[in-house]
Amino acid sequence: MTSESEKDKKEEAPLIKKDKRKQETESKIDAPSTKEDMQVATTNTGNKDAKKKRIVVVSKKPTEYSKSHKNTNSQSTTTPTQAASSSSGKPSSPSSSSIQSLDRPRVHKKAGNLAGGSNHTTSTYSSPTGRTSPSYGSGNRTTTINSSSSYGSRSTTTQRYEQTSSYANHTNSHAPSYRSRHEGGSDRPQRPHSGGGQQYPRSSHPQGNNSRPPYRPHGGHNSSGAGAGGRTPGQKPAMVAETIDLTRSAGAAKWAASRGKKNYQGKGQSQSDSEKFFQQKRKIINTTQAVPSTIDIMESITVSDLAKKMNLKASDLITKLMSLGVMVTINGQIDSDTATILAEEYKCKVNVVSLYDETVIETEKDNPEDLVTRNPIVTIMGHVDHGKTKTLDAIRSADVVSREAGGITQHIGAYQVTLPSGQQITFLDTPGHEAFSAMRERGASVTDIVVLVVSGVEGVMPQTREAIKQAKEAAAPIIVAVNKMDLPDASMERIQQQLSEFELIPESWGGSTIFAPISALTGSGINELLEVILLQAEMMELTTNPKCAAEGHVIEARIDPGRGIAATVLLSRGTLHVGDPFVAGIFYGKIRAMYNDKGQRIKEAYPAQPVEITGFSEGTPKAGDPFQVTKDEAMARQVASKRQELNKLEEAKNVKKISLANFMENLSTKEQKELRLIIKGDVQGSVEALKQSLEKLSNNEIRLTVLSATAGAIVEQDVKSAATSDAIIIGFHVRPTPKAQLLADQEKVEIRKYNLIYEVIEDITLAIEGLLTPELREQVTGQAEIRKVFASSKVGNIAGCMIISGVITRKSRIHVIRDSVVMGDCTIAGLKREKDDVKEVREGFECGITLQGYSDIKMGDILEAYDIHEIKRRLNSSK
Ligand SMILES: Nc1nc2c(ncn2[C@@H]2O[C@H](COP(=O)(O)OP(=O)(O)OP(=O)(O)O)[C@@H](O)[C@H]2O)c(=O)[nH]1
Repeated sequence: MTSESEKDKKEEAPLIKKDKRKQETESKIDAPSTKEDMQVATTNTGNKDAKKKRIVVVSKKPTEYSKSHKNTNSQSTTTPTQAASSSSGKPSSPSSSSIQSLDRPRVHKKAGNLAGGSNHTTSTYSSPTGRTSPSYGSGNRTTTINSSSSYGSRSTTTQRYEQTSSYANHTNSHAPSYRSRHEGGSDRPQRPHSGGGQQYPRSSHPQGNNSRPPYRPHGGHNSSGAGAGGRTPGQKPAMVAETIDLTRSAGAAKWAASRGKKNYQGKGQSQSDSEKFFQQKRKIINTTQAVPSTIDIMESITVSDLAKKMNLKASDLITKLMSLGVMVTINGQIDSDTATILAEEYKCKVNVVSLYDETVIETEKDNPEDLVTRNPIVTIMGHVDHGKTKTLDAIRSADVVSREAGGITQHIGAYQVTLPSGQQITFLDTPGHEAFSAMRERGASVTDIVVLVVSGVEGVMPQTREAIKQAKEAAAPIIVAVNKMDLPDASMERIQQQLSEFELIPESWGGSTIFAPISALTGSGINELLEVILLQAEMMELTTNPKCAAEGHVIEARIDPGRGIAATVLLSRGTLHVGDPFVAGIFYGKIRAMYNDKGQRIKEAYPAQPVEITGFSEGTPKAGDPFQVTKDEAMARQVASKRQELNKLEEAKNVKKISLANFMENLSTKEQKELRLIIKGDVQGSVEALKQSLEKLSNNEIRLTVLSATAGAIVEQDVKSAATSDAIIIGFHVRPTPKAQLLADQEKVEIRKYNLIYEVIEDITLAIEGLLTPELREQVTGQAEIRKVFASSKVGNIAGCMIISGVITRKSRIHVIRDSVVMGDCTIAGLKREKDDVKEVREGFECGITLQGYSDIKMGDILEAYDIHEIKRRLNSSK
């Protein structure tokens, strides 16, 4: 203990002796932070004050969350030695707190995922299969822009310590043990002990030598240097220590009062000492609400909540944010990155805590001996009308099992085809890009192989290119099915030529892409197509572990009138049983019943076997949501509730980062109009597709916001949401419940019902066009030539005109044209024929015209009459 005290003493002594100026300088220098957390590059311009610091945040991967979280804590427990070394010129991570120190207001680049996350890769949900899904993208990380960290806290603490010591010598107040724990340096001035305890002699000098031994009820470690950042979980932050200071000062005042001024001064204290004491006390009171050195926040926080956490005024934070180029109101949300930078200005470190960990279900590792070959999963893509649906139909009729079962095929979003050889292929039954990208958006790379259907007549079209791009992004191999080969104009070679530009080189040309000529109409080439799919799958060596807990993805979800919520699930591994508890996206349940793609009830489902499940306890999951079986139902419930919580946070976040630049831009341009929609449909897949199609209608002037897009009937809650957010409800293949309709009538909420997707798009397009500001066009109605100008003292110059074309009316606007140049633009003040006021004068007649507020007219000028017409704008011309 003694040696430890001495060590502490040695370490702390130089710090305490530093003069205030030096301390201030030091307080800007932080202890080195964990390297992985951040890198700080310092550019020394030569001028100490002009030292600029560049802070580069290096994000953590999700899996590193727990580790990094721990690191943050341990990092804060920088020992005084480390802290001192950083100040003594050793390479450190100086992180300035001053605004000037920031080269640019923000240092994070956004990854642009659903989570609205930053470049932290952790803001994507990483499913246990290793695929990422942004659904619960709250992020899983600790952002450590090393702000005040240990050293900054330390010097602040030291400063406070000295202030305290000067009055502590005059007081007989109680010495709180908490403070002792935090400031237990051997240089510490003497301090009265708690009532009845040992009374230390008072020293006349604030920092005078005193023989009092260090007060360390909890062992020798001096944690003052670590500040709050060094506290272990559960310990009170530095802010609390400051509060204790106040207690001490109150105690000091009491003590002074009880002793009386005379008595107080009687110990050789001067009046100025007394003033000094009260000044000290004031200072301490001022620091009572000190900014804590560490705060914990979630992914986003309102300015007012952040201000509360930091013991600051929200208005101060708003001002500071403005100086950083972020415009936000008191109740506005800022994300954790912005909060981190902001807090750094006050030497406060931000720990981003996340619910994320609690939303992850650990998965079992595969034993290599458990791995077995699995069926390939295939998606059909291609341009409109190139025959995707027809191809799927032709494939389905090639299924021997369906044929045996009398051709009954349940529509469940995916189906399995069994070939005469007994081999099976799973097809996703939602051809096209929307389903594919909806799943990809949630990180579900469900497809092993993409079959690209290209019409042998039409060739490569825009959606062909889009499909190639999407397949490549998903790293799925492409098999080209050249369709409509029954038509005379179809040419395989032309298609191969066109596709070779996209690096899809046929095998016959030395490439690796399989081209299969088919006719979905006649069925020719379909069996061969299936064979090459199997060949491709064989090359891919697709394996799975059927022995572990089941996991996979939701392909489609819907409300079944008889069975409630039903979801089609495609397992990637494990075996699913009736009665298994599960989590699908943000919802949980217990498998009540399972059906295969033929509509037959089954008790078990295997990887790559599409299966429809029921037994959801609450909401409907979305296409692409991860599906996982859990240990028990309680765990499923808990994970689902955490995910919902996280989801709500994400939704509530709605972080609007308005930079000064775009704020000004918004001021100078017309405000963007917004059309809000709530979409309800029978099947989640079509609802998603509709959402995506509608959102694409947004343009610079009008934003189309889909507030929610879910499967199920239109219920009262939908109407309430629409009423509060001023939205229109779109019902696609679904109708409102009687109660919902009643409420909609009361609340004047519009519910539009549709059965065809193009009708929805057409209607919404028209609605958007109605919101577009009409274009104003001038239309010339007539021209008059000025033959003579009459000066009138009453009305100014009168133009004696001949109407040379069209008609001029009293309400016409006039361009005054001289030598083909428009000299003026005005209205008509008077129009006369002879001496009579008239409403209009037609071609070939003379008239007198006086112009409103305009008299610069000459003989030979042309007065061009025109009207302004509002032209309704079409959506495609408004982009
Ligand atoms: N002659 C001929 N016509 C075909 C063939 N395959 C499809 N068609 C026709 O092409 C048209 C479009 O076929 P679909 O299967 O609906 O095309 P799709 O790509 O699914 O179209 P979308 O669903 O609108 O994207 C239909 O009239 C089909 O009958 C084919 O092999 N030969």
